[in-house]
This record gives sequence, C-alpha cells and structure tokens, in this order.
Amino acid sequence: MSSSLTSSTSDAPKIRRVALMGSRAVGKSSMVVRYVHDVFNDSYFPTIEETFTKQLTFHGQVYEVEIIDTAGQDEFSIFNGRHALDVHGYVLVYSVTSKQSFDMVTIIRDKILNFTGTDWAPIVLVGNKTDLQGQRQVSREEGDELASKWKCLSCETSAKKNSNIGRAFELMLAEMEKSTDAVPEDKKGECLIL
Ligand SMILES: Nc1nc2c(ncn2[C@@H]2O[C@H](COP(=O)(O)OP(=O)(O)OP(=O)(O)O)[C@@H](O)[C@H]2O)c(=O)[nH]1
Repeated sequence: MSSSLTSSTSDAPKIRRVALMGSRAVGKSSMVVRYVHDVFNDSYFPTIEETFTKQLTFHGQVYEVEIIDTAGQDEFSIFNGRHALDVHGYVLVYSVTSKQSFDMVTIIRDKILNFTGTDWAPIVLVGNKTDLQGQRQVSREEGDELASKWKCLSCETSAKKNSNIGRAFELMLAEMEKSTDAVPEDKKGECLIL
C-alpha cells in the first residue's frame, strides 16, 4: 500500500461505490478479498454477489469504499441496471491467461455505456493472474492499448502474489475523483457521473 493511502486526516469519509465486473473465474473475488482481508484462497467458489467495505485515506481524504463483487458475466448476461445507477465507478477485470476474458471486458463496457447513454464511464481495466506468466494469452501492451482507447487507467495484478492489488483500487479512486471534479460542487457525492 502506498504512503498516500496511509496518512491520516480528520475529514468525514466520502462514500464511493465500485462494481467489480468481468468473466467468470478471472479473480474478482480473490482481488477484493486480498485487498480487504489480505488473504488468498486457491479454491474457486463462484460468486452470486457480495459487498465489501474498506476505509482508506487517499490524497488526504478519508474514503469509505464499498466494493460490489458481482457474479461473473458472459455475453448473454443481462446488465444489472442497479450497477449503473448506484455506483461511482467500475473495475473491469480480465485474466491475462484468457483472451476470452479480455474480449469480454469490451462487451461489458459496451453494456455499461448503452445502459447509461454516455460515451465514457469511470473504469479501471485490470489484467489479473500475472503470476501465471507461462500461460499468458494477453500481453501487457494489448491491455495498455485498450485502456488508452477507452481513455481509462489500467494495471496488471496478481491476487495470489499480492502484486498491485492496492494500486488497482487507488487508480479507481483517482478515476472517480477525476470524474466527480467535473461535477458542480453541490452535486458532488451524488451518483450523477454515470
Ligand atoms: N494463479 C492465480 N490464481 C488466481 C488469481 N486470482 C484468482 N485466482 C484463482 O482463480 C480462481 C477464480 O478466482 P475467483 O476470485 O473466484 O474468480 P471470480 O472472478 O470472482 O469468479 P466468479 O465468482 O465466477 O465471477 C480461483 O481458483 C482463484 O484461486 C491470481 O492472481 N493468480
């Protein structure tokens, strides 16, 4: 965790809600469990939906971040509108070992934008499972290229090795604050950005 996340402040916490979305078994639950409880489990238990909360300090502001760990999606999943109306941003996760899961994040983003009627949303693109280097199907460059096309931030992580997990959520806060900065002062804190 970076020092910017650990310094203290007396400000009241800002609530920020984040939805973690992506194909099945890319490691969404493992990322959030690593982030909130700092543990990793090799077993796979498919998620229905679960919400985690973590308090942290970022750029001198205390945040209470609610992370919605959604069920894995496929091209036939119906986009849950509640995730568009009720969240400030999205972490779209693929596995660097699965080209199919990389293709799926584009489908999910399209569904988000279709639902919200916007051409941009606060998204952080995350390629997980970097510890499985020998099984890579998606290069770092392909991830960077997609993120730059989407004008969003991105990183690669390993929930197993606890690599870059804190950074992924830190980038999410940065992305959300960038978009709330564009919202008039009296509207800040409301979920108007989507
Ligand atoms: N090697 C490795 N395995 C991982 C990593 N992250 C998750 N896994 C494994 O991948 C499998 C799926 O992980 P989950 O966290 O359940 O994946 P999920 O995306 O939440 O899956 P759904 O609930 O189906 O959407 C589990 O066996 C995890 O142990 C990682 O960074 N490296």
